[in-house]
Amino acid sequence: MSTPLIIAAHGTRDAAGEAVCRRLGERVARMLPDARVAVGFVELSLPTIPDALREVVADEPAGRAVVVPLMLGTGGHVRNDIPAFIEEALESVPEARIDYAGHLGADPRLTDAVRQRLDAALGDWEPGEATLVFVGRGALVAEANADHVRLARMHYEQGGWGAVEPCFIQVTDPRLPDGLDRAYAGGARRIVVMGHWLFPGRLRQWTFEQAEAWAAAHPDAEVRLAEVIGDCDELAEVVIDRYRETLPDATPSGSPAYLTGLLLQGRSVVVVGAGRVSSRRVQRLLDSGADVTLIAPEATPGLVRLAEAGRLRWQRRGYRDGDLSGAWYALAATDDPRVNAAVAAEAEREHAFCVRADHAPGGSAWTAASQSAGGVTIAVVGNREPQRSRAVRDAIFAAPSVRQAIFTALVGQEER
Ligand SMILES: C[C@@]1(CC(=O)O)C2=NC(=C\c3[nH]c(c(CCC(=O)O)c3CC(=O)O)Cc3[nH]c(c(CC(=O)O)c3CCC(=O)O)/C=C3\N/C(=C\2)[C@@H](CCC(=O)O)[C@]3(C)CC(=O)O)/[C@H]1CCC(=O)O
Ligand SMILES: NC(=O)c1ccc[n+]([C@@H]2O[C@H](COP(=O)([O-])OP(=O)(O)OC[C@H]3O[C@@H](n4cnc5c(N)ncnc54)[C@H](O)[C@@H]3O)[C@@H](O)[C@H]2O)c1
Repeated sequence: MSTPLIIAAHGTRDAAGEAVCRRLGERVARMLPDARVAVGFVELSLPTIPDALREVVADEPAGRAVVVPLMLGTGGHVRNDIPAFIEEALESVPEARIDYAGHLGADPRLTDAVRQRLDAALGDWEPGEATLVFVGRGALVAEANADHVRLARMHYEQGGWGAVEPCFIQVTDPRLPDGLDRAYAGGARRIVVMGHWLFPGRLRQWTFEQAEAWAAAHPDAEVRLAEVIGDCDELAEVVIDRYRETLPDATPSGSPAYLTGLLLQGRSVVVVGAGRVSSRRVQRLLDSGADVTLIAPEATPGLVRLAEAGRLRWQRRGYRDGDLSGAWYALAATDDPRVNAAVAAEAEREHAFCVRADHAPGGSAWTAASQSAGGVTIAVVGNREPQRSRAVRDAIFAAPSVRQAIFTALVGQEER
């Protein structure tokens, strides 16, 4: 069994909202069959987070658990309340190890889920002829509010909306009626209101009520309401990612990588993604004689040139399962975490080592900061601190004693 996962949810007075939240917990549990999964609540619903923690930790011989805050932003619950609940649980189980994961954040999967809800609300409207009034919770933490405004901007640019007005339901300005007034003053007559909430509850209810009241007072404008994110695979996947990132055993921090020199001459290496990271790494793979297949719909000019010169094979398309067949080594370096995860999963099945560029613990190999000279390759691997590894490599290389060791040995060989 793996480390138990406690999902720290907000809690609600709304029975339907609580049920949706519990269904999400069940979905995560189905997707993580090896781990015990429980939901604990900050307030309004039961069990409390300390109770949920005490219960699972008591049953666990190793006394471990990971707490994932089921929260979109970094308000007071994430910063203060949930850590305090963990401390409270630890008072009765002081020998336990309870790790606290990051909040959900602006993960592309959640942005996708939001976009699906927005598309459903738009119906027969084109986004370009509509204004999105995007409602956040509002918090006392400026950063959390700023994150909401940033996300609104992302939806504006990626969704092709006529305009987007970020606003808040509580705590801070502009409030939802202000957001609607601003949209109206800007000429909007087709308005989609979305409350950026995870589950149904009072926030959703207030959003709907305020939007409907505003619409009744503005008969020349039409307002459509988008649903909350709710219980869906995208949300469950992000929860599981936060859990895995935090698992004490999943990060190799405790045990160093086993550094080896791969002899790749003539061996198949599959590189998925052809952006900045792949460009940096492919030349080195070619230098080592690897037989490189590049899979990506778009490639940097440098990689296009290598393909045109016949130095590598470029499959100009998205990754498909099966692409790693026969590969000895793979690089997952697209800008889509789902694709990188799928490449890493196929590599795992194929027993090929794979570097995952966006989330290193999700792969089985890491790229060293390396440099070759005089037939010696110096390679440094740290614990996800590439700049430090690069600096260590450069310092080693610059050291006169190192140069002397490399070149004296070389001269010695030439004389023999
Ligand atoms: C050494 C080097 C070799 C090479 O790449 O050739 C290398 N990364 C380099 C540069 C670099 N990496 C990053 C930036 C942007 C940083 C910024 O802007 O602040 C830059 C700078 C740039 O791009 O200029 C970001 C980054 N890196 C990783 C993650 C994901 C994660 O940690 O989960 C993210 C966040 C991605 C995101 O934000 O999503 C992960 C890894 N990077 C590694 C190697 C592996 C072992 C690291 C170690 O030893 O500790 C490891 C663990 C796995 C792997 O990918 O192999 C090369 C410098 C060598 C040289 O200069 O010669
Ligand atoms: N490990 C590192 O050293 C490091 C350094 C910087 C960034 N990163 C991370 O690595 C990832 C890639 O960064 P980048 O700067 O190279 O990105 P990029 O945007 O320059 O390139 C992304 C590439 O992925 C391709 N792609 C997108 N969807 C694909 C699919 N379905 N199948 C195949 N290819 C697909 C695109 O066509 C493009 O070639 C990012 O997630 C970034 O956060 C890692």
